[in-house]
Amino acid sequence: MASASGDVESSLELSLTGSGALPGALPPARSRIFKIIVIGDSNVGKTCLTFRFCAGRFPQRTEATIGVDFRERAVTIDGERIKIQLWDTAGQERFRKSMVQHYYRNVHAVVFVYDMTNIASFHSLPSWIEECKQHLLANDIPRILVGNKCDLRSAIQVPTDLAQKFADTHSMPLFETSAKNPNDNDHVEAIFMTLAHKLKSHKPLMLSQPPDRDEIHIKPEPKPATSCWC
Ligand SMILES: Nc1nc2c(ncn2[C@@H]2O[C@H](COP(=O)(O)OP(=O)(O)OP(=O)(O)O)[C@@H](O)[C@H]2O)c(=O)[nH]1
Ligand SMILES: [Mg+2]
Repeated sequence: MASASGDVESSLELSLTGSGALPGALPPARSRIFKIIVIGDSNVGKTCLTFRFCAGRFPQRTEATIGVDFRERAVTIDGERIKIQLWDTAGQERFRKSMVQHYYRNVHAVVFVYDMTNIASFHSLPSWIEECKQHLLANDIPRILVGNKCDLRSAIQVPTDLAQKFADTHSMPLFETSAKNPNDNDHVEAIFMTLAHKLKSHKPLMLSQPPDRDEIHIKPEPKPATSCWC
């Protein structure tokens, strides 16, 4: 995997307003926002993965996501300040119905997640890919496949070669990782940073787009406890 680097500046920012700015000072430059949606069956660990990347740790406990939560982290890549905005979507059909069109609007990249200890979540991947198709996602939008929970070694049901074949068929890179123990295999950090690097190099002129803040509930996240190389 290509190495990913970027300086962590801050985790979630709720507002773009410049409160506290000196009178007469120039307004801060707007940073580009990369909207990345994270999709997959319920319980595969989407909330934990996005929390790990944005808050720098594994959440103590999670509940099924209802609708969507979004988390942001500002990073600097090659001197440019970029906001990585992760849309942590609901895996349960009943909790996503009314939100699906928001997920796909102006999306820049998609992360498909399955649970390595649950073969059913792997078998659901074609239906998630189909949902993307139905929402007319452009072919050149980067997509990656993440097998989560690789820390549960004795319970693995999805062999790497099977997942790799699937990833190759759909022209996606595969990462096996753990939101809980990021020292296992690929770091969660590196996965999202690699995607951000890719977006930055592919979308040099992309404008920042504010999320649907009037429609989406924003949850604040705590700052990472440590500077984060998970
Ligand atoms: N061992 C282990 N458990 C994990 C990992 N990631 C998530 N979990 C656990 O898996 C369960 C589900 O995690 P969530 O992140 O809430 O799953 P989700 O995909 O967001 O589920 P929905 O919101 O219902 O779509 C929780 O009990 C987590 O603690 C991991 O990497 N390793
Ligand atoms: Mg969730």
